[in-house]
Amino acid sequence: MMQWSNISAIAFDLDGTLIDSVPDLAAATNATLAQCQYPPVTESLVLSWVGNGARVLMQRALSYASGMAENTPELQALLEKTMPLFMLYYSEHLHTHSRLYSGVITTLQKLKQAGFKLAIVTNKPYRFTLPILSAFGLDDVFSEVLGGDSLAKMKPDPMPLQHLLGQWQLDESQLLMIGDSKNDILAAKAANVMSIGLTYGYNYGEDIGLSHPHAVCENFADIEQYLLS
Ligand SMILES: O=C(O)COP(=O)(O)O
Ligand SMILES: [Mg+2]
Repeated sequence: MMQWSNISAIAFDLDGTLIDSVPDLAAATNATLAQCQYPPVTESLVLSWVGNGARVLMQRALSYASGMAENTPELQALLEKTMPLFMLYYSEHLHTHSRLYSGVITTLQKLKQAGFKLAIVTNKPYRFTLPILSAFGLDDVFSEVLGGDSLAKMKPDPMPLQHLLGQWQLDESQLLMIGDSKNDILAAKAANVMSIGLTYGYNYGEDIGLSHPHAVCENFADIEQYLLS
C-alpha cells in the first residue's frame, strides 16, 4: 500500500531539484557553440533543453543553432565532434554560477537525522555529480549516487530506482523519488514507487502537476510535511 509513513528511503534528482545548475550548463553550451561559430543562446532556452543528460542537451542546442533536425547523420556527426568540448568546458566550470536552492541543506540534514536513506538519482553524467555534491558540502549526505551513465538506462526508465530497491533491499512502498522533471515522475511510476514533484526547477516549461506525482511542492522544505511529523 502506498502511504507516506512507509517511506524509509528517498531518491533525489539533482539539477533543478537541489541545485540551480542552468547558468553553468548554459556557459558550457555557449562555449561549445562558439567553437562551431554559432551565436550564443539564452539561459531560458538552455533551461528548456535540460532533463535528459549532457548529450541530449548539446544535441538540442546544436539542432537549434544549425537548423538541422536532431536525428540527421550530419547533426550526429557534429555532436560527436563537439561533445568532448562541452565535457571539457563543463568539467572545468561545474559550479561557477550554480547555487543550492533555499532550504536544501537544512531539510536534507533533518531527513538524514530522522534515519532516511538518501540517494542521488540524476541524469547528469556521474563524473560531474560527485565534484558538484562536494562543492556544495553534500558529499556525506547520500549513501548512493547514480549518474545518467551509471547504469544502462537513465530516467524516465525505472532502472536507477530499481537498482536502489535491490541495493537497499527495499519494498517498492518504501522508496520515494523527489524531482523537478516529468522524467523523475515517469521513472517513479514505472518503478511503482511514490513521487513528489517540485515546481521551481526545469520541466521543459510544463506544469509538473500534469505528470501526477503523489504531491507537488513549491519549496524544497515543503517536503518535510509528508516525511517528518
Ligand atoms: O543533466 C540533466 O539533463 C538533468 O539532470 P537531473 O536528472 O539531475 O535533473
Ligand atoms: Mg532535474
